[in-house]
Amino acid sequence: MKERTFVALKPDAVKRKLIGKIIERFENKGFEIVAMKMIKLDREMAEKYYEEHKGKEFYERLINFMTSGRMIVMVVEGENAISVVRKMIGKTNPAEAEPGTIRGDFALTTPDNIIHASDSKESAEREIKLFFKEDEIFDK
Ligand SMILES: Nc1ncnc2c1ncn2[C@@H]1O[C@H](COP(=O)(O)OP(=O)(O)OP(=O)(O)O)[C@@H](O)[C@H]1O
Repeated sequence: MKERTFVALKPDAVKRKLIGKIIERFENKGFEIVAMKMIKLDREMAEKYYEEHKGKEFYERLINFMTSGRMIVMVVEGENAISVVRKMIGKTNPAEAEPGTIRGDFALTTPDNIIHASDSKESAEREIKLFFKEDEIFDK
């Protein structure tokens, strides 16, 4: 089933100049990038985005990291995009992510684990809406 997922290249990916290498993997796999832009999260947006982690031991570090620099956000489209992209990015903790996955190949620690991708249809819809207006997403 053709579907859309939301992907963010986190501040460490931009700082380390990995944007091209990561996008290349999605294009090589056969996905279409139907929306993309550069953003910088402010504290309010980061807190809204990571609401579920409020109160956790790593929350402050996570918010500081996510607001530390610019990011790339995109909408990736293709067959089973949500589950396939999650597989391609690898486990949340890069030390446990398999080699061959994006986190397995490019990261070693959290919260600076390079990339985020939606983990369900509901979160994909929510996250795409949070970052893109309808007319910023292109079908053709
Ligand atoms: N134990 C931890 N210590 C530090 N940072 C963490 C830890 N666990 C998660 N994080 C950070 O919070 C983010 C969100 O965690 P979550 O458990 O939702 O994982 P995820 O769904 O793989 O991540 P993301 O939402 O970024 O794709 C992680 O990607 C990572 O940057």
